[in-house]
Amino acid sequence: MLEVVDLACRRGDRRLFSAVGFRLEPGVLLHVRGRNGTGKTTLLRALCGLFTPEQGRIHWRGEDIRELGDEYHRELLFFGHLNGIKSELTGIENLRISATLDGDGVEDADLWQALARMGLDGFEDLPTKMLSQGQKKRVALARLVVSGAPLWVLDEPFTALDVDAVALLQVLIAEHVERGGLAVLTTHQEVPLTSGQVQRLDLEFGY
Ligand SMILES: Nc1ncnc2c1ncn2[C@@H]1O[C@H](COP(=O)(O)OP(=O)(O)OP(=O)(O)O)[C@@H](O)[C@H]1O
Repeated sequence: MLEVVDLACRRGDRRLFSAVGFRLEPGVLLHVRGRNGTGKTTLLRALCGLFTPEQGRIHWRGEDIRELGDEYHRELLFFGHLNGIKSELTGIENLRISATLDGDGVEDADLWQALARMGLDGFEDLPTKMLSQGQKKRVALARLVVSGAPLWVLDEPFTALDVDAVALLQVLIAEHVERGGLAVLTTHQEVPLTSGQVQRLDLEFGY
């Protein structure tokens, strides 16, 4: 369970938001909404321990994430704006590295299968600099197929994806939530996210 209490974040001399709080139970997705610049990415980075909030507490399974450290990071998958793909490496090499860093003990056959599921059959062995933007994003998203992390934090995961890839990502998120995972995501697109339970958090200027 993820619990956020009275969170406030500041960038420079500007307060982005304050008094943000929520509890997220297994099998529930939180959709963080708000206009450009309201602080959605900042909030997601704070949830991952990548940005220090001005005030407030973030607890995972009842313990402060700062105290949990790597124990928390092993249970977390963060998918940020930058897809983290190394352009000199192939799709399969990229996925092998990210799965290893995520701590997922995945067989090589599963990695190939994950890329195939992402529609990258025949492209696995190409340096990713030879792939389109959408294909690179598909390589990055293959992490979700092999991830065993209970908490997914996804920042604008739908951008640059075509209609088929959007549908596939919707399925991956829905499967994760339906098997008891937690997800926090931002998206400006109007897409149904899961047939399971969805909570919404609206960030506003001057919150
Ligand atoms: N590295 C930074 N240094 C200083 N200020 C920053 C930095 N990154 C973001 N900001 C400020 O913080 C505010 C919130 O940014 P953030 O990326 O969290 O917004 P967002 O809601 O995710 O926006 P978008 O919908 O455009 O992705 C922005 O208005 C910006 O001015």
